[in-house]
Amino acid sequence: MTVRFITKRFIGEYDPTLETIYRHTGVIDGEFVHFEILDTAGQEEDSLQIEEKIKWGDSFVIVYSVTDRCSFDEVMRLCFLINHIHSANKKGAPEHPPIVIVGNKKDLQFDRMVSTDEAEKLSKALKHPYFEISTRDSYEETTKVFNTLYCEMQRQGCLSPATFKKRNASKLMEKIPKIYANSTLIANGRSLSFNSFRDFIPE
Ligand SMILES: Nc1nc2c(ncn2[C@@H]2O[C@H](COP(=O)(O)OP(=O)(O)OP(=O)(O)O)[C@@H](O)[C@H]2O)c(=O)[nH]1
Repeated sequence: MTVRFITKRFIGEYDPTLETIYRHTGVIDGEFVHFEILDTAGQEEDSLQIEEKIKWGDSFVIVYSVTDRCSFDEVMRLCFLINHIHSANKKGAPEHPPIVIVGNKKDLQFDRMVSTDEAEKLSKALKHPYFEISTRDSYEETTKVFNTLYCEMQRQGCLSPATFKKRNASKLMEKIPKIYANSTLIANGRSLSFNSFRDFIPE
């Protein structure tokens, strides 16, 4: 989903263990917006690692697959974890960071295990925007998710300088490879003009 957002292309083949921070500049309502997106692989070895990654983020997209009930069951737990960790950590920022819930793979209607109705009820109860999308079929739907997240950040005042936080350069976060998606001069010598994630293996 992140790669679709920043490259406009759907790359079906990839390494699911890949964890990357993508730096990407987009345009929203005529303004340049710099995104820094940690695309997690969900392979955290312990709860401290999850906590560190959650602390790093200012806002969150929680993605499940409509074809996978277990991934949907994780949504509520992740929301609580994010809210808990951020309310314990921040001063001057809203108590709960912006979160958008996304049900992906809606094109796989015959494999669906989670109904739209059920997901909408959960998102209403948790008070977070909800989108059902197909990353495979629609670039626009993917963009809408990130644009909504940005608007939520604006609405909650998360983009004012007073709420900017100094990120701790932790060993864990430093180890995650970084990709500069818009730059032709890329720090590690790679660009995002790849056809498959096989072309693109981080150190
Ligand atoms: N049919 C379909 N397949 C998709 C869609 N989005 C992703 N996929 C496929 O689903 C797999 C996982 O895609 P990712 O976008 O990497 O999602 P992820 O959250 O990293 O998934 P996991 O690795 O399973 O945790 C890949 O094989 C993709 O090709 C979609 O909208 N429709």
